[in-house]
Amino acid sequence: MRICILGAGALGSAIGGTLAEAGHEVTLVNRNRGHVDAIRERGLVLRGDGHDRIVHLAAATDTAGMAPVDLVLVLVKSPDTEAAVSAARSIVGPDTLVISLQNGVGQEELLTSILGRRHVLAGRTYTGGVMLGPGHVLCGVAGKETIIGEMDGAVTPRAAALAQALTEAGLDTRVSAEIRAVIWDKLLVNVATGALAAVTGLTYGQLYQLPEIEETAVAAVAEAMAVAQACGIRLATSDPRAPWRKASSGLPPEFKTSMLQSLENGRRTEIDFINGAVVREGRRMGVPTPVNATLVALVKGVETRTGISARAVAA
Ligand SMILES: NC(=O)C1=CN([C@@H]2O[C@H](COP(=O)(O)OP(=O)(O)OC[C@H]3O[C@@H](n4cnc5c(N)ncnc54)[C@H](OP(=O)(O)O)[C@@H]3O)[C@@H](O)[C@H]2O)C=CC1
Ligand SMILES: CC(C)(CO)C(=O)C(=O)O
Repeated sequence: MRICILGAGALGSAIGGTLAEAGHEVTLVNRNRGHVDAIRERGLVLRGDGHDRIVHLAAATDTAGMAPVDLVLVLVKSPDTEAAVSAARSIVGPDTLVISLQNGVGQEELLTSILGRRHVLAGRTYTGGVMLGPGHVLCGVAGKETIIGEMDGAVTPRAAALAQALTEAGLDTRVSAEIRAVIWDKLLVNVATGALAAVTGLTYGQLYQLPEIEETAVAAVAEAMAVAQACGIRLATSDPRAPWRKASSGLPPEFKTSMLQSLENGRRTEIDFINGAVVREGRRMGVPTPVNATLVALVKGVETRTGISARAVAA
């Protein structure tokens, strides 16, 4: 398959590198020239199980001049989705599939509004990646699940064929007929650890040592579950501690959540798409969400203190 990873940072590079290793024709697109140049010069260095390995694949700072591909995986951070996808329209041919594996809610609706419904599948992933330096990522792909599905719940041949091809290439993927529930199941995992890791600056190894953090995480997840229930979403679990446990399972102790990585890199977080989405939906359904509202306030406070919000407004 010809695959473009749109926004190949921490996770996109890990997934793109894995698919390229299996023989797919992958292009990593990332606006950061340093990352792209390093990959072009030395290859992409993937760290897994404590060892580095090199994968040679194409990299570019944008999609200009690229021919249409079979698959686009959207992996920019959520605030960048609209601009990135709008600029990449030329690589979406008549049969191109576009899937967001981003966290949070609302991505598929945005992709559909830009590209039209027939190109868009939904997806979420439990794989992980950490940017270690230009051209160098920690790869948490092996053994972690990715789930895709049609927005209307139909199990189509195109979704089944794609899941099989991705699984054969090392990205363990299955099709779900209940993709809305899949999106919320993943949202619960991010509600559990994203904001708490971001405001404390703790790696998973450190975060999971503190009972106070665990209780706050479980309270935030319980609120999100009540909101999901009010929206008629059938979640995979009714135990609010399960998403907390799932968030870190299979990832190394030095792993940092993508929200913490955003703050460390001076980038806006996805708080409005994660805990913020819980607060918005809770308000709409009349379900109180004080813990999530507090986490939103804390992350926005850090964004303001570090000047991230001001830079985003100016941009
Ligand atoms: N990291 C992880 O382990 C996981 C992440 N996710 C989700 O995956 C998504 C990506 O996360 P992550 O990989 O951590 O994020 P990163 O910030 O590491 O990667 C995104 C990259 O896209 C680049 N980018 C932004 N806009 C454009 C554009 N228009 N054209 C080209 N490149 C662009 C960014 O550049 P710049 O640096 O300049 O902003 C950045 O380098 C998020 O939605 C996240 O929630 C899901 C599961 C796990
Ligand atoms: C890796 C994982 C699943 C949990 O932290 C994640 O989605 C993130 O960090 O954003």
